[in-house]
Amino acid sequence: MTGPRVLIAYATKYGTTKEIAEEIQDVLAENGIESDLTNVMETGIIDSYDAVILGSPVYMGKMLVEAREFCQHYRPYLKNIWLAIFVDGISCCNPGETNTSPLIAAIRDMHEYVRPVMEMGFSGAFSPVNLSEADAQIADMVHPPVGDFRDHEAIRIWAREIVSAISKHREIY
Ligand SMILES: Cc1cc2nc3c(=O)[nH]c(=O)nc-3n(C[C@H](O)[C@H](O)[C@H](O)COP(=O)(O)O)c2cc1C
Repeated sequence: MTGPRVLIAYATKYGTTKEIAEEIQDVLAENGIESDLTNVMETGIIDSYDAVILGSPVYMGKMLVEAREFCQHYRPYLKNIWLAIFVDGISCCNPGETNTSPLIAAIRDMHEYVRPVMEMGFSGAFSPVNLSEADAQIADMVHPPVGDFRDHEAIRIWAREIVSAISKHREIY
């Protein structure tokens, strides 16, 4: 019996989300589930996969455009594949602010196209260094909290929940 074929597809501007995706891949591997990791812009045919984990940062309240296009473009396949989506951002990282609902709302915007079995919002990271000009202008206006707010234990816990969910999803074997 072979294991499930799992794709982890991420969108990213500055690498934070890619690193979260890599952490999830590591936990899957530690639990015997191998996966392919790719940027959504380099994704080819996905109908050979049993499960897809999609990750995107949230910018201006939305998932990155290439992640949204991934959902739209692959909608016919994603309807039939076990799907989990995570997003990351810093709206939950101001002092005293832990509410991830605005992050999850960015996933819900995609429900017209896809209905993930699992959804998660993680705290992300923000640095004013090396921003694109457009992002720097926005950051100047909103003064986002600066730092790496990622909760690696939370990421690993969610990844283990994925392992458990995929393992229970017997049809994909
Ligand atoms: C211009 C700009 C807009 C952002 N908008 C949001 C937002 O609406 N909500 C949020 O939670 N985080 C927002 N962020 C923070 C990013 O989502 C966060 O830094 C994320 O972890 C970056 O991931 P990446 O490095 O993979 O692109 C914004 C950051 C920038 C620079």
